[in-house]
Amino acid sequence: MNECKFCCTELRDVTVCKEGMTLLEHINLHLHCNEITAIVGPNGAGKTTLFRTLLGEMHYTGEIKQHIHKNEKKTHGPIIGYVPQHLNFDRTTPLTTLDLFTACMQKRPIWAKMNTSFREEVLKALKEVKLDYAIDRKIGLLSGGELQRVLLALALQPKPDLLLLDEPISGVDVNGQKLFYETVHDLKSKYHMAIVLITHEIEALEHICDQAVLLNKKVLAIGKPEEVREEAVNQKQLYVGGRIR
Ligand SMILES: Nc1ncnc2c1ncn2[C@@H]1O[C@H](COP(=O)(O)OP(=O)(O)OP(=O)(O)O)[C@@H](O)[C@H]1O
Repeated sequence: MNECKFCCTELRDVTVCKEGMTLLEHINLHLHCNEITAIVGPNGAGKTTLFRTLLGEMHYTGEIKQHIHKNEKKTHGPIIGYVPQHLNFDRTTPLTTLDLFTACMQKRPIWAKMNTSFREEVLKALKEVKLDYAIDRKIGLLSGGELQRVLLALALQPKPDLLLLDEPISGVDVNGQKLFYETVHDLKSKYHMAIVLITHEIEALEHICDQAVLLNKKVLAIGKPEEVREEAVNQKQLYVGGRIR
């Protein structure tokens, strides 16, 4: 595979096997900086496995190359941000959004007195996802969409080179989905990061995605989102409205 100028992460012939089963087979993929890539495919296609592989949680053969561009003087490897499908927690917890940031970002107990600059830092992070009003709200009282935006704000600390979103707004109402993806779209242009999202709703996201990948253990199609959707429908590989179309 050729080197590519704006490639952030490159998978070369990546294969993942677990318990005698092949979960991913010969994956070749470029994830570009300043682009949003949608991963689509039926249930059990290996989409989450692909993310877990990128996160270093799965053993694989082949190569995953993280490119650092010449003008970036980095002394560390690429930073990966991750937003899961949902967060499982006790909804009656008294924890606030600020407490959650404190627990995740500060190396001290959340009951210890924090300095005011940390609160300012969290406010800034929440502003980026249009959620600064929720800094002192209990996380159990946040709506599904708000909670996902809190997780997005956390995934941006520190700013990642690669941002992975695993069906981050499934079960969120239409307005919440719109707001989430508008924010993601803004982040792409602002920070030049490579964003990869898993979705079963490619039709609704085509306008913000630069490329789409149809996955079912192998890469079955790759290209413009509308072309990949068409291919997915032809190959009966895509769920539309809860059924294969
Ligand atoms: N650690 C593991 N050990 C064994 N099998 C696994 C493991 N992780 C995933 N699998 C299997 O790999 C296949 C792909 O799973 P994966 O969760 O990646 O699919 P997916 O495309 O994300 O599915 P969905 O759309 O339903 O979320 C499934 O058959 C799953 O049971």
